[in-house]
Order: sequence, then C-alpha cells, then structure tokens
Amino acid sequence: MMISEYLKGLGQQARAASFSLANLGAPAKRALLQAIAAELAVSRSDILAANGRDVTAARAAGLNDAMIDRLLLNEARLDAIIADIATVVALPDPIGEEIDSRLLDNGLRLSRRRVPLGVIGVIYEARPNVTVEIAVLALKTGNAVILRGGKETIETNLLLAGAIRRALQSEGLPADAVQLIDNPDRALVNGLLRLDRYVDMIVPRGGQGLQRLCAEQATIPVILGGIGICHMYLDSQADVGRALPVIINAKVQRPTVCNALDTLLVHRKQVASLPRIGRELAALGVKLVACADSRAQLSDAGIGAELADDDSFATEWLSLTLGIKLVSDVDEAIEHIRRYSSGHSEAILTDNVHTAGHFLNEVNSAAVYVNASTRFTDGGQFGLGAEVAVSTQKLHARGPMGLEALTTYKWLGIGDYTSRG
Ligand SMILES: NC(=O)C1=CN([C@@H]2O[C@H](COP(=O)(O)OP(=O)(O)OC[C@H]3O[C@@H](n4cnc5c(N)ncnc54)[C@H](OP(=O)(O)O)[C@@H]3O)[C@@H](O)[C@H]2O)C=CC1
Ligand SMILES: N[C@@H](CCC(=O)OP(=O)(O)O)C(=O)O
Repeated sequence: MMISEYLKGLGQQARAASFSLANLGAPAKRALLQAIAAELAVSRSDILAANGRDVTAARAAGLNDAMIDRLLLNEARLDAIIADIATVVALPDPIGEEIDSRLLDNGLRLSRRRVPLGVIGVIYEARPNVTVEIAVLALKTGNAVILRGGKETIETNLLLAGAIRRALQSEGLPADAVQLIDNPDRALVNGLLRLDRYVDMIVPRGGQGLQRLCAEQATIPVILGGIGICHMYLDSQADVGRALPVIINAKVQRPTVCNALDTLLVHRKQVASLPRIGRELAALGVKLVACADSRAQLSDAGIGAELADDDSFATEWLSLTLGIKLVSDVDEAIEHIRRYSSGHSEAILTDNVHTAGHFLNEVNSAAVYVNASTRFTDGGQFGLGAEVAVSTQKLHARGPMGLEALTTYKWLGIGDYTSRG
C-alpha cells in the first residue's frame, strides 16, 4: 500500500474512533484504563519476550548502554508501568468540566466546557513506557492517538499497542482509538506531519533534527517536547554543602534525559568551592568541560577538565558531561541562560530570597526552580500521573503535559430564542 493511503487510513480510523471516545463518561474511561492494566499484565511474558528481541537487535546495531537502558523492560519496569495506570485512573477527569459560566445582560448564558482535542499524533523516542503513558493520558481525555515510537522499540510497541487495542475492544470501544505506525520508514513521519485533515495536534519528543523537520514540514499545530539544555546557578549566598547533592542529582541520577543538568554556572565568590564540586562529580564519572577561569582553578586542585568553547554551552550532553562556567553575578547567569537555554528547566541555588525572586522573574523557561533539581520536570513528579511530553514551547501547554494539556474548550451559549441586538 502507498504511504499516503496507509496514513490516510490511519487518520480516518482515528478520527472515527475519536467521535466514540469524546463523550464517554468518566466511569467508562476508568474501566477502560483498568482493562488496559489487566491486559498488559496478562500479556506480560509476550511483552518481555518482544522487548528482549528489541534489545538484542539494538545491541547488534551498536546502541550504547544508556540507550539500551532506555529501551529495556523487565518485570519491575512493567509492574511500574501498570501501577502508573492506576495513578492516572485516580486523577479527576477534566472532560466536561465547566471552566466558567456567566449570564449576559441579554439573557444568554455563556460557559466554556472542556473537551478533547480529537486526534493526537505523537512521535517519540525508543522508550516503551512512553507508549503506555501517552495512550492512557489520551484515552482518559477522550482523544484518539496515532503513535510513532523510536524504531528500536518496534517489537515491544507492537505488543503494548496490541494489548491496549484488545482492552478497547473488550470495553466495546473502537480499537483504532490507539494506532501504532508499525513501519519504521521515516517517510511515514513526514506524512504524519501533513495529515491535517485528520490529526488535530502533533507532539514530537526528540532532538533538533526532529524539531527542524516539524518546523519545516508540519501542516498541523505542533507542541514540541524539545531538547533540554538545562542550567543551574550556584549563587554567592548558597550553602555549598546542601547544594552539592542537588547538583549531583541533576547531573548524575539519569544523565540521558531531557531534564538532566547540562551547565553549572558558579558565582566567582564560590570559586574556592570548585575543587570540592569538581572532585565529587569526577568521582561519580562526570567529565567536566569548563571555561578558562574555572578550568585553571580545577587544574590547580588536580582535577582535569576540557576547555569549553561556545559550542560546549550550546550542547545538550545527554551523558555524564557537565559544562562549568564562572559568572560575576546572578544577572550574568541569567544572560547566559537566555543565550543558551532551550526553555526547558533551570534552577538557582541560593539562600537569598531576593536573588531567588529575581531569578524566578527573569528566567523564562517551562520550569524554573529555587534550591531544587531540574530532574523534577516530569509529569509523575508534578502529580500529573504521567506526561505526553515536556513542552518547551509557550503556546497551549508548557512543561510536563498531563491530562489538561490534551484538552481544549468550546464556548456554549444557551439562550431563550435570544437574538443579538
Ligand atoms: N521534552 C521532552 O518531552 C523530551 C525530549 N527528549 C529529547 O529527545 C532527544 C533524545 O531522544 P532521541 O531518541 O535521541 O531523539 P530523536 O530525535 O533522535 O528521535 C525521536 C523520534 O523522532 C524520530 N525522528 C528523529 N529525527 C527524525 C527525522 N529527521 N525524520 C523522521 N523522524 C525522526 C525518531 O525516529 P527513528 O526511530 O527513526 O530514529 C524517533 O521516533 C534529546 O534531545 C531529549 O532531550 C526526549 C524525550 C522527551
Ligand atoms: N519524564 C522523564 C524525562 C523525559 C524523558 O522521558 O526523556 P528521554 O529519556 O530522553 O526519553 C523523567 O524525568 O523521568
């Protein structure tokens, strides 16, 4: 079948399914999500076997350990995916909510009602839990979804999507509410971006290549789950002893994710703390890429660091590498962030409330923290149950996209045969 015909079919089926889901009541959607959890549990051994095949193929293709870890499922991870569905089940259903209501002087009662977007297309990395998270959030908000996961996870995704589709059928709902693009040809990604007749929103989670592709090709509104060049500023008035575990958490806990720390900006008055910071990070395997001044300081203490250039600070490391730069004050830190940030997550470490307030006001990223790790930018951590992506753009949704980000509203006007005067 031609690519365009295949995609048109997916689009038509998704659109038709979206009508069946749009007005489904909260109890029916809760039952559906529970059925998905049950179906995943029943299919456990098949899912893990399929994942084993994906992992073997990925190893043979030379994927690094971090990427294999992202792809890998095991009993515990599958249990966590199933348990996370229960969290979403327990969240309030936003669909049907009256956002506000008022009576106009002419007698017309106006309100806004929260409704599903319709059909959502998501392009994402080779991470199987994301397949379930997106499907569950989309279904809970009455949306149909077309999924295009990373090519390395195709076997696992087929099994996961299959389980979800069986659950839909068992609940008397159209299986096509969740469809997986099962062909890794990237031409299908291009085609999906142009399926404006059937798809209401595209969410691309990925790197700069994907971002550029969407900007150039998409004929559908896009909400970008973009790269995270994340910063932390260690202020002159920070308690270094308390700050260090937070810096380590942001850099080391999971270095391959978008909310991991990329650049540490250090106030010059904290220069004496650099060897301690550098030593602790190096002991954890972190490679430092430092500006000339901080590199000299580190080198005097016997800690090796590469010399940073402009490109270093524009890099999302996605690994155990950290940029370090000395700055003269909070405003220089803010200026650096404005220049290099991708608008994802930034943090300040300080005991000065005024400096903290200034940073919060002046840094305009999706998530801005005081004395906390950038790693918190995550739907689960924010109490949203899960996330479709972490939006790095400003319109419609920002930061972790949970249930509400998959909805829109419509105006309702109830009159008494009321005409405009
Ligand atoms: N903000 C957020 O919500 C998130 C952001 N990210 C960011 O994603 C990046 C890492 O993930 P990674 O897997 O490497 O991302 P990639 O951008 O390489 O891949 C993500 C998805 O996009 C597809 N894709 C990428 N480029 C193209 C292209 N030119 N044409 C068609 N399809 C394309 C991939 O397909 P294929 O399978 O063929 O490679 C894959 O399905 C990091 O920058 C990270 O910060 C990751 C997760 C969440
Ligand atoms: N939600 C994630 C971060 C986003 C994510 O999934 O990133 P990636 O590992 O690049 O697919 C977390 O902090 O756990």
